[in-house]
Amino acid sequence: MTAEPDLTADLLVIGWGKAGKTLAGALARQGRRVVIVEQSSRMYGGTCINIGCVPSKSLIHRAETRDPHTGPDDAYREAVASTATLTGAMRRKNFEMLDTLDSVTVITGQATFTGPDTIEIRPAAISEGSPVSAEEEPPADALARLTVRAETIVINTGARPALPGIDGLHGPGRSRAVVTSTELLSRPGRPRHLVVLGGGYVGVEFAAMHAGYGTPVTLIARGPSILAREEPDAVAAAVEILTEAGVTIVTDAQVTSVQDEEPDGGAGSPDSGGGWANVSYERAGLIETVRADVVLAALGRQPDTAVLDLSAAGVETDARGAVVVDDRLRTSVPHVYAVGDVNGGPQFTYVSLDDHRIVLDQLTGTGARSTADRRAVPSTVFMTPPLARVGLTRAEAEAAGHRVRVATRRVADMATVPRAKIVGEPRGLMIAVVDAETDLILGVTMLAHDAHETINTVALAMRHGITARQLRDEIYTHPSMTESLNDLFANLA
Ligand SMILES: Cc1cc2nc3c(=O)[nH]c(=O)nc-3n(C[C@H](O)[C@H](O)[C@H](O)COP(=O)(O)OP(=O)(O)OC[C@H]3O[C@@H](n4cnc5c(N)ncnc54)[C@H](O)[C@@H]3O)c2cc1C
Ligand SMILES: NC(=O)c1ccc[n+]([C@@H]2O[C@H](COP(=O)([O-])OP(=O)(O)OC[C@H]3O[C@@H](n4cnc5c(N)ncnc54)[C@H](O)[C@@H]3O)[C@@H](O)[C@H]2O)c1
Repeated sequence: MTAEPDLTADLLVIGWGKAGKTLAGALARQGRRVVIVEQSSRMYGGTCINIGCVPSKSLIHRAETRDPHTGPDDAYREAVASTATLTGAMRRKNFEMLDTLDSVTVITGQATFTGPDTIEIRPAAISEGSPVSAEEEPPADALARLTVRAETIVINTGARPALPGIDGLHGPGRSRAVVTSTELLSRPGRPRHLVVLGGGYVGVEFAAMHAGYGTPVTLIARGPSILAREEPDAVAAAVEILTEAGVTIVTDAQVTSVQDEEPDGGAGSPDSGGGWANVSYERAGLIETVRADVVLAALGRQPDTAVLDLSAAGVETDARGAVVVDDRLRTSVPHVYAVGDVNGGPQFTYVSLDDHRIVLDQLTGTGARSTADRRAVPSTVFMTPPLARVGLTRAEAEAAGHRVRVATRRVADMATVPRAKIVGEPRGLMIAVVDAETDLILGVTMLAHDAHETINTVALAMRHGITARQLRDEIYTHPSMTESLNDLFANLA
């Protein structure tokens, strides 16, 4: 006979991600009994507001607008402090939004499945890459366990930084200079020389951010370019901008090791890290070394399923540890769903939010909504200026069999778009790829001031079948960056 659980619920959400918290609030407001479990009191609200989008964009914004009379160390320290105030307020608000609802029970602890509809919650164990901090390590006598049974379970545990098998990145031999984005965001000290491993979103954003505070940065990418999936011309322009800002970009380089210079710590730099390290990489058959006091591992994020013991519930995972889901986000166990980064889909907050719409529709609607409904989902790399894209690159469109018309425009040449000059950011370029037969927009890339906003107009047009000619001839406010669509779509060749 199975023991009675301590708590029962209609909905159990594991992890305070974007999808799960939104779903928890929506169902609780309909009177359903909801339990939400979050492993860390520092993570109410999830990755985005605590250790992801919000703090990183706050530090980038503060770098862009920093007072030139404030020294870089002070500017950085103040930016980290005001960012912590901002995220602290958001975390409290997130906690209250659920905790004040009568039918929600918030539990702080780490969830592990004990069966298909039951979990056990324990004080969180600290492990490499986990956002749980040492201050939260449970005292030995605090190992009380709580059990919960629920009709519907939603796994929303997110992802954690991947630390591949490079010497010095993890385990007992981990260099003291190595940090994840989570650790770097909370350190008040500005690095003296930052080495970034990885040329994806986190790598480029953190390189741009730290260069913005005057820190010399070296970014090491294993491929022939950074941001490998973006339009090559836009990447070339981005590389030029990053290089001018003080980022040295090394491509085609395989990092072989990160080793502390002084095994016992050395002098290091004030509160930025634990001493100097040598980062070695192989490039064109030669081993080269670069010295850094902080080494950011930005090598992707892997679904966080390790402690869930999904096998106890019969929930299947793939080779990357992602929970396998269908297009309604159902796992291999019918009443268990997986939403957000943990299901192996695109790792964006707005995709997690859309995951919530699909599950909500399963639980309270018609069940028709699915991931197949997603079209023209845009994305932005928040460098300065931002690089945003929606849809296909030219190469992808041609590979998919489209005959294309393409416009490539430098922002500086767009005489009818004075906004960029007004704000003093005339750098960048825009590329539009259009189907020559239908005039439908296949993709747009914008490296430009406010590109993260303007791209949403293009995405909306693509989703609703608005053609390139229509966007070209629309009325936009002046002076705005959206006006660039008049110019861009008038230059298709
Ligand atoms: C530095 C950085 C910058 C980013 N910037 C952007 C951006 O600008 N725009 C954007 O759209 N996306 C950005 N992202 C990605 C975005 O943050 C994620 O895609 C998004 O937060 C994923 O949310 P989620 O719903 O999967 O869950 P998360 O928000 O990751 O929440 C998962 C929660 O589960 C908890 N948890 C894990 N295991 C357990 C367990 N066993 N028991 C209980 N709780 C558990 C975790 O502590 C965490 O709070 C960024 C990511 C990073 C790292
Ligand atoms: N602005 C945003 O929307 C935003 C910002 C930050 C992060 N994110 C999300 O978070 C995710 C994770 O970001 P990320 O930058 O860590 O991952 P990423 O997948 O964007 O980039 C990882 C980089 O590391 C490289 N890499 C991976 N394994 C390697 C290895 N063994 N050796 C050398 N290089 C290796 C890859 O080639 C790639 O360049 C992103 O994919 C994105 O979805 C979004």
